[in-house]
Order: sequence, then C-alpha cells, then structure tokens
Amino acid sequence: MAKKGILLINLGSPRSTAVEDVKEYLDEFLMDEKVIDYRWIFRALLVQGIILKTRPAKSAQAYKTVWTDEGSPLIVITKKIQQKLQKRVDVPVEIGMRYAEPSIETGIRNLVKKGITEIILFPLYPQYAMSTTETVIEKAEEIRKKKFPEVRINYVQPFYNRDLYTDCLAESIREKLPENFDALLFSYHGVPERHIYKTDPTKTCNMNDCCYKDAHPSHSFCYRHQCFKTTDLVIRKLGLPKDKVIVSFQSRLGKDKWIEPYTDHKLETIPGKGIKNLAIVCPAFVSDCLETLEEISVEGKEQFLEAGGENFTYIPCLNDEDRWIDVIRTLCEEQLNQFYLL
Ligand SMILES: C=CC1=C(C)c2cc3[nH]c(cc4nc(cc5[nH]c(cc1n2)c(C)c5CCC(=O)O)C(CCC(=O)O)=C4C)c(C)c3C=C
Ligand SMILES: [Fe+2]
Ligand SMILES: [Fe+2]
Repeated sequence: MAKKGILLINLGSPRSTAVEDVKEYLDEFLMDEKVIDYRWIFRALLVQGIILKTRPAKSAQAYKTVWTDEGSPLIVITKKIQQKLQKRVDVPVEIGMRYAEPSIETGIRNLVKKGITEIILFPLYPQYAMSTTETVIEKAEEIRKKKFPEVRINYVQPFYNRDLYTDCLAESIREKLPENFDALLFSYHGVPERHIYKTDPTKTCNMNDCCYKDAHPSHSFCYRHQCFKTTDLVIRKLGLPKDKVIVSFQSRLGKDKWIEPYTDHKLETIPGKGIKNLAIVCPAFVSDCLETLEEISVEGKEQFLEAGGENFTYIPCLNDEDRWIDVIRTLCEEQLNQFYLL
C-alpha cells in the first residue's frame, strides 16, 4: 500500500544576510532559465557579468531590515505553515524551496525517509507563472526522475480562481482594512511580458483586453489574467466598487518590458489624483517576504508619502492564518483523493 505525504514549496531565501550568501542565492535564482529566459551565454553575461556585481550588496542590506532572530521571514513563515498543517492532516508534511535550502530534493528525501512513495506537491503560488509554478514542477520532476524514480508526485494546481481561496483572502483583507481608505491597491509580483507570450499555448494573449475577459483560451497560462481574476473575485466578495480598486505589478528587474502598470509608478502618481489614504495587499505572495516587508511596507510607503499620500496601510499576506491552513489542507486532500482514484 502506497504511503502518502505532502511537500509544500516556496521560493526560498539566502541562508544569511551575508553578501556572499545573498550572491550564491541570487546566482541560483537568476541563472534559472525559467526566470531569466535568455540563452545560457547571454544569461550568464547578464547575471554573472552585471547583476551579481552590485545587486548582492544592495539586496543583503534590504534582507537585513526584514531578517528575524529565527531567520528569513519567508522560511520562518513556511515552517509555521508546515507545523500547523501537520497538526491537521494524518500524513507527513515537509517543506522545500525552489532555490537554496531546504531544497526540493531535501524535502522529497525527508518524505522518502519516512517511507513515502506518493507525494502531493503544493507550489505555494496562487497564480501560474513560468518563473514560479512551472520551474517548481520542472525541478521536482528532474529530481524525481534522477534520484527517486520509485516516487510519484501529484501537483496542486494554481488556485487563484477557487472560491475557497478567494473567500479566505477576502475575509483576511476585510479584517485588516482600515475604516477609511480611498483605494485598495492589489500589488502583484511582476514578470516580463515576454514570459506571458512564451507560455501562452494558444498564442492569442494580446496583453490587453483579453487578460480582463472572463473566458479566453490563453487564461490557464496567463499570469496577468490570473492576477486580474484574483482581484475581481476578491473585491466582489468584499463588496468593493471597481473605482476603489487599483491593480499593479511590482519588483521589476532589468531593462525588459514587464507587465504594467508598475506599482512604483502608481504609488508616485495616485496621491496627485486625490488618493491620500491607501490600503495595499500583495496576493501573489502567500507569505510575507523581502518583496512585501521591505519593497512595499518600507520603500513603497515612503514613495507614497513623499508623493503627498497621508495614510498607508499594508495588509499582511495570509501567512499562517488558520483559515488559510484549512485551504491548504482542502487543496491537498483533493489531490490525496485523486491518488485513491488512480
Ligand atoms: C510570487 C511570485 C513571484 C514571481 C512571479 C517572481 C518572478 C520573478 N522574480 C524575479 C527576481 C527576484 N525576485 C526576488 C525575490 C522574490 N521573488 C518572489 C516571488 C516571485 N518572483 C519572492 C517571494 C521573493 C522574496 C524572497 C525572500 O527571500 O524573501 C529577488 C531577490 C531579492 C532582490 O534582490 O530583490 C529577485 C532578484 C524575477 C527576475 C522574476 C521573473 C522573471
Ligand atoms: Fe521575484
Ligand atoms: Fe492574457
């Protein structure tokens, strides 16, 4: 009889805030061809020849501002999710990171040591992207084939449009929204536009109206659509009018065109349009991390206030909220049941 286990996957963090550790992490991350999707030689020239010369020192400084006694917030929160989930399911739960440690391989090995032969692997990303969901699945399959051919893996699919998730997100936001706010900004991590064209199996996404449409053949791989859809479902549940809601994309890197509008541009321009009291949420992330705690809560807040904004409320990610752990459990159980059907 096959033994089942759950593997929760998150992005990963450097092992410490030392510049050398941040450099090693960024090297692994940015040399992933699903993240910087240039031919190897051009990727190496850009990453190792340019980005890694200056970015590690800058990022290490930023990591220092969010680091806790227990370590990187992203890792600490993922471990808390694991511990809470473990109390609610009767199969072993492990974690793995796409970059750095504990790696996906470590996570699979920990399950295998417990006698597990069927794994429910949960990429902790609500929306599909080549640089998140796809690279996780590709890496896990590579490791499985090379090192654990006897193991079977079932993958939890992106859940951006699932009621159980958008209900949970809407409730979490509702509890944290300030009494008075002029707008709620949904800031998602950005990706280069090219990634969306590349992963569109129908080659029909025009990066324009089609991403807003309810039904379009490109949607199952269109990160931009999936972000708009998450927003739409959540604001309906919150009962917020569309004119009180803004969507934008953060964290762009390099000179390529990334999906628009950009969060930093929004933060600099909306106070001039009368939005002085802003609430902001980052639903591409399920756990708070450098990109939410530093880029948005500190840098973003400064930008907004300097541009004439008055009140800036950052709404934390779902982190280890109990209702979110229940969502994870249900999504994993669906996969556990799939195994029984096979
Ligand atoms: C949530 C989804 C994410 C997508 C999509 C994504 C795409 C993406 N990211 C980079 C470059 C960087 N991202 C960095 C940090 C970072 N990114 C995500 C998530 C997504 N990235 C998270 C959760 C984090 C935080 C990690 C942490 O330890 O807290 C960084 C490193 C930090 C920095 O120097 O700013 C880089 C670089 C690209 C190029 C990309 C798509 C192509
Ligand atoms: Fe990122
Ligand atoms: Fe699209």
